[in-house]
Amino acid sequence: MSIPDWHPATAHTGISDNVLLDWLSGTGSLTQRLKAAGCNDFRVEVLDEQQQPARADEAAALGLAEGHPVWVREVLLHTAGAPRVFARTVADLQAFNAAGVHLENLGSRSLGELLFNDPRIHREPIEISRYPVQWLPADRQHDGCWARRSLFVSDRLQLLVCEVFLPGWPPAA
Ligand SMILES: C=C(O[C@@H]1C=C(C(=O)O)C=C[C@H]1O)C(=O)O
Repeated sequence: MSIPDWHPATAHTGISDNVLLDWLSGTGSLTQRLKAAGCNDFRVEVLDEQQQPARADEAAALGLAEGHPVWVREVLLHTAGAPRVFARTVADLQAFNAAGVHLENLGSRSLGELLFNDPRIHREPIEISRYPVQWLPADRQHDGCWARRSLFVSDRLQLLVCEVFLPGWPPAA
């Protein structure tokens, strides 16, 4: 059972693939970038939205105790005919309810559209790591996939968004 080893994207020396590094460290909307790469063939497949105990790495990033109840959304981002990215978003359930934000009503709309269209929300620095295979959906368990994560923060809420680049990357547009 592997665990992630999050490091600032700027400090990571283990990646020689410049295309991958560019996708991992880009601070703009991944949704927008995927749409462009896939000639606008883009969709969000929601796999799961539910309350779960925070994992240790998530709890540390969010300033919570491990096991604290968090709201989790897991999706596959499809473009150019295939799933390219697995994304897992985590937020503190109590803060979430108190803020009156209804991310649970997002459905198959992209969270990126919401996050990047709200001027009150900013993105904190990106960290990258290999992603533990056992945390990928059962039918997408590939070893050694690169992932990135960052916090999206407003005065009311913080969301931890983690994106895992699946094999077959990048899409040939
Ligand atoms: C953060 C973004 O939103 C993307 C959309 C997500 C969703 O709808 O659940 C999750 C993570 C992201 O890959 C983005 O577009 O950069």
